[in-house]
Amino acid sequence: MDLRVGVIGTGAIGEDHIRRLTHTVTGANVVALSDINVQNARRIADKYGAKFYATGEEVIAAPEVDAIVIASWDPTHAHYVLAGIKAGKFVFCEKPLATSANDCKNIVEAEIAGGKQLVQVGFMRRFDRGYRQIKAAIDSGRIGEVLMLHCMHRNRVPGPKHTTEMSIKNSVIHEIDVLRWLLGEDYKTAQVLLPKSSRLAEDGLRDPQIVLLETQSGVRIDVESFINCQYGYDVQCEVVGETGTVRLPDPANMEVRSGGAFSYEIFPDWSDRFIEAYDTEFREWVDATKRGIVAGPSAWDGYVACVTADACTEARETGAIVPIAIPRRPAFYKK
Ligand SMILES: NC(=O)C1=CN([C@@H]2O[C@H](COP(=O)(O)OP(=O)(O)OC[C@H]3O[C@@H](n4cnc5c(N)ncnc54)[C@H](O)[C@@H]3O)[C@@H](O)[C@H]2O)C=CC1
Ligand SMILES: O=C1[C@H](O)[C@H](O)[C@@H](O)[C@H](O)[C@H]1O
Repeated sequence: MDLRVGVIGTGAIGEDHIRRLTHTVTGANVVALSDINVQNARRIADKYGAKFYATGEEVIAAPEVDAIVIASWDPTHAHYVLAGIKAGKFVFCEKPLATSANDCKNIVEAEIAGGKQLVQVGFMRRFDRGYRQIKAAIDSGRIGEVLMLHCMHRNRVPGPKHTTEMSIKNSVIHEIDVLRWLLGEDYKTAQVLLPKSSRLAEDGLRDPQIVLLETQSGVRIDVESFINCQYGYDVQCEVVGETGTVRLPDPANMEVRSGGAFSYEIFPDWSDRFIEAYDTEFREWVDATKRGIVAGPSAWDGYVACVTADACTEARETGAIVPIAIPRRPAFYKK
């Protein structure tokens, strides 16, 4: 029996997920969708043979829907996740889980009260082949104890209405999650440095930013966030250990030799750069959901990421090195 999925938010990634659930991933199909952009949602409903509903709440309540994908704007996530939990349906929520640690905490408490894990968060870098290779190298001891990580997260241009705060809560939240997954430990402190801002930044936008994190065992991490780099979508990660280093491979892409020059194409955005990771993420989500379990990043992971992002925001605003108070993981969320 195919997993019958309802999608809330049919914008850029919402339609991309509908496409992959329809044409790439087996064992699922999109039966319902909703978006406040009604015209576009109806177009997509017709294109993929799904039923259009006027509200996300109706998608969640629809008897023909087994599981929900939330791909609407960040501030709407908590409301729909809580409604999905209340309806007893599995929920895939695009990152971030919510825009405040308190809303994430409410989701964790609701899931625990319901007695069953239902929520997975869209931290898709855990499903990327390159990051999984890095994790295998670390876990095997191939580079010794990890000492430092140097990361870059560059967007070619910012999304609409991008703010200084979103550079961390919406963008660097990927590194916050994937690095704690790579290292198997949480963070201890956060510091944020503000270099000279690009003259191309929107008025008032601080871009780039440098996030400095320290883990509980003393590993030091620097993450450059540059959301308006102009040249391409460029994500880098180097892990430095006692006896060696491991680096995220650049994705395979076209090499061009022309006019006496050689160039290597850089993807313009996340959709192509991580296409394989998204496909793996949804293949594994559909498989786990049909088995009645959450196997990917949990609501607890979403909560910890948001607590850490909040500390980074405080660090940027105060200039201080901010301690990160991560609560003890409830037994409900096994590692
Ligand atoms: N995992 C990843 O790498 C990525 C994750 N995302 C996340 O996916 C979400 C959507 O991002 P994009 O597709 O880039 O944005 P988008 O703006 O293209 O699409 C968002 C859609 O949500 C709709 N929407 C807003 N409020 C709504 C509501 N209350 N009910 C139903 N629909 C509503 C909008 O009309 C819009 O069509 C964001 O949370 C973003 O953080 C986005 C890009 C990559
Ligand atoms: O989730 C995403 C994308 O994956 C990009 O990496 C971010 O920079 C973007 O801001 C965010 O929406």
